[in-house]
Amino acid sequence: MLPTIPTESNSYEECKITSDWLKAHTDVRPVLAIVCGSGLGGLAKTIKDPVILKYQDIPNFPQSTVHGHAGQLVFGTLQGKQCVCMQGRFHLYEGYPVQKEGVYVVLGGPSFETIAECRMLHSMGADAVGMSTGHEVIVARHCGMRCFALSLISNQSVMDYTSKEKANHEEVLETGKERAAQMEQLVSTIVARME
Ligand SMILES: O=P(O)(O)O[C@@H]1C[C@H](O)[C@@H](CO)O1
Ligand SMILES: Nc1nc2[nH]cnc2c(=O)[nH]1
Repeated sequence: MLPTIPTESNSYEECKITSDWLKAHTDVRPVLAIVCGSGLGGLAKTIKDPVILKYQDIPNFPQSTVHGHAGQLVFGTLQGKQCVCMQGRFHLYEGYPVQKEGVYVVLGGPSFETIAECRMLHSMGADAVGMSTGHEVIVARHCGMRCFALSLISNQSVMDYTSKEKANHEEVLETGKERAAQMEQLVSTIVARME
């Protein structure tokens, strides 16, 4: 039987379960990750003190369906560096989505979009809409600064004329409060890892 292929990217919670499981199954903390293509999985055999984890045993992990792809992660040391090799990759042609990219549209604010505006933006390919980060990045880039921006998706755009929902600042603040600890953790981890 063919494995189930996810059509959507995993949520943060699902990825965390995967990551916790992996950390509990190996002490290796890779500084390098190598994806081995068809017939190139041999590199993983040169890894010292390998810890081999099969994709099928890893929670929320996709499955390799291509002949010649072993379908396992090999953690260990390569040339003295802690690394992980993917023996088997995931392809668009197997039905796996490419990394989900979204289009962030920035508007002037301070009002939220009308239903008509949300529909128009959606039909133009927008996935998220904001009124701050885009402007900030434009100014920062103009000043020559390198930028990395994170935007928390805090509320759903209302697209339905029969809906009683309305985007509002209270909901934005509420979501911000709910996710504050994760955002703080994420930002401080990024800062700690910056060269
Ligand atoms: O952090 P920002 O200011 O982008 O958060 C959003 C944009 C508006 O200021 C406000 C709308 O509720 O929240
Ligand atoms: N433009 C816009 N900015 C936001 N910031 C947070 N939520 C929203 C929203 O729904 N629209």
